[in-house]
Amino acid sequence: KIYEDVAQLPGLSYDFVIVGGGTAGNVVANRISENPKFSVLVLEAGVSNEGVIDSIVPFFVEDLLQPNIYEWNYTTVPQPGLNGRNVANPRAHILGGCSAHNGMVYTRGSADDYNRFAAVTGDAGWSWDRLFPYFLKNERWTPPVDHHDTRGEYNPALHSTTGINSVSLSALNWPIFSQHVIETTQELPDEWPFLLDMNSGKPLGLGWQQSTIGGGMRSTSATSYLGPEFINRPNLHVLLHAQVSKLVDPGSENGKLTFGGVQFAQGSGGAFFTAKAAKEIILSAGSVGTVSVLFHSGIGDQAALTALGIPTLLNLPSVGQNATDQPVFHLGWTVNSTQTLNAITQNTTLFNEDYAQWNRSHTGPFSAGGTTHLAWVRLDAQTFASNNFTDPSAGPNSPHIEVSFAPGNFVTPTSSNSISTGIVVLSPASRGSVTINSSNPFDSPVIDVGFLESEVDVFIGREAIKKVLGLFKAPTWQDYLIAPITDLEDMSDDVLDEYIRNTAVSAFHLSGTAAMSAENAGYGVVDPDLIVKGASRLRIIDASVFPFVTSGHTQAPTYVIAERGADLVKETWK
Ligand SMILES: Cc1cc2nc3c(=O)[nH]c(=O)nc-3n(C[C@H](O)[C@H](O)[C@H](O)COP(=O)(O)OP(=O)(O)OC[C@H]3O[C@@H](n4cnc5c(N)ncnc54)[C@H](O)[C@@H]3O)c2cc1C
Repeated sequence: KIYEDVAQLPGLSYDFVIVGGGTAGNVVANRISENPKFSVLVLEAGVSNEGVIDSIVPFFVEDLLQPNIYEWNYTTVPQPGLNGRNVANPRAHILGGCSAHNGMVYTRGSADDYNRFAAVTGDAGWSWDRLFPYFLKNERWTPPVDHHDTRGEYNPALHSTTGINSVSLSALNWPIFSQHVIETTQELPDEWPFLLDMNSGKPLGLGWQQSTIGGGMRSTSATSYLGPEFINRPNLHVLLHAQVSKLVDPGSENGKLTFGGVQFAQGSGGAFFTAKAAKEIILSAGSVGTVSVLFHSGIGDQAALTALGIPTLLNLPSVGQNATDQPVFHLGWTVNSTQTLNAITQNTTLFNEDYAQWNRSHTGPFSAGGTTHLAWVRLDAQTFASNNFTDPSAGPNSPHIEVSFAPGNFVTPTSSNSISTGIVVLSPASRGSVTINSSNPFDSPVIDVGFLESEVDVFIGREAIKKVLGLFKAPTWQDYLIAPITDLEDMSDDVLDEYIRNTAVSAFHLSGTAAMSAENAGYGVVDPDLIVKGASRLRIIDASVFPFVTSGHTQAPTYVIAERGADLVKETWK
């Protein structure tokens, strides 16, 4: 059951307390509460997702990104690599976490990504082959809302129709644009080969986007893992508006630090309560929230904690380090077509018609987000070697660059019909940190994503621009494109670099701030079984444990880490 007020909670003693009802937290809550003997409490700082129309209608995703109550409204510190700009780093403040406000893109990443997880942790359980069944446990493949023939748009052998969270191809909302994108793969098959399915473990090529959408509505960890068939379990309680400030009641078990519970308040300045956890506390508060709770509980770099007057219970200098996010920047063109997103957003009549269609049948343009296709590009090894760079990717089947295609322009305001591509540097070498500068747990942490501090990241971005400019030279685009919004044709490398540094923003894939490492590694925050190093009965299950960001979007990897993480918990307490 979901509660809004602590006074309504039947009690404050549970077997498991999960901090954060986000993407990962709700998976873990669902899976642990499959055992009716385990009582589970989820404490979520944010608001209910119930009836939040911007989180239900896929097309309204952009509205969620404005500062609002569904957001923690974080911004990074000024980024030297972005010529001193600071950029928004949204994190969800709503049940379902980022799955309830993200771009819904469903990409698993490459097999190499997970094989690298396995290699650095020394645990083959994190390899692609061993995780693959968890992707299937998570995914419920769903037909697109227009029920068009999807043969040739994905590979059914890679998908599951029996998992929990809906994934689908979109309806064919933008046929003219889509035709040009697909014809590119026929006209330039060497540079831009067609890719039947980007979730095979070898994402190289250009294909149709898959999204966490079912029946024309966003599918989130709240709508799926806490769906009606689960949330009525008597042993599963969720409390909203409950921000955990710190772990409390420290103790020791076999020489390891333990905590008896967590302290939380329903809103800053409200009374504090303690929820007790007889078996485990699981931190699933995301790459920012989890780190913040650790620091305020005295787990982190001793010198930094002492400087803030926080007594250190566990000196773990890696907490908050290794923060990794992917920079994205955009290229746009005005086009000779009215079949664009701009045509809808700038025409009230059309907007109202399309919204009415969605309300009637959950079909039409509002049943999907803005992007239609994604391309995944790998630079050859020689390119890195001849420029004295080390290849930062996970392996030979991993892309360095993602190019997303949208029949609209999200970034540069233009009243004309336009299209755009988003270019993502997928495996950045740059690292940042999430730290705190106050002993008040309700103050915002300090987020530094370290964007473009490593020259190789700028180099990859620059190579990507050249490739994308080449893509739009394919014959199919010639009568369709009118002009670039910013003309980068034949520009020097310096000009391209400045374009990247002046326009890149976050792809919102912050991860790695409480990274897993091998059992005996001298760095890292959690062991391969996701238990905090030096602690007992305290686990972290969310995107903060990624040792490296995956070469794609991060929600499917987070789901899969949560599915396996839940199994690790169940294994401990079986
Ligand atoms: C705007 C945006 C767009 C994105 N688009 C995509 C996309 O299209 N595809 C994709 O694959 N990935 C996307 N991502 C990334 C992906 O959604 C995240 O990496 C992933 O969902 C993170 O999951 P998580 O469980 O680690 O954290 P979250 O889902 O953020 O969950 C953390 C939860 O903990 C709560 N919390 C935090 N602190 C506390 C506390 N102290 N006490 C109690 N509760 C707390 C938060 O409110 C939140 O609900 C996007 C992310 C963002 C922000």
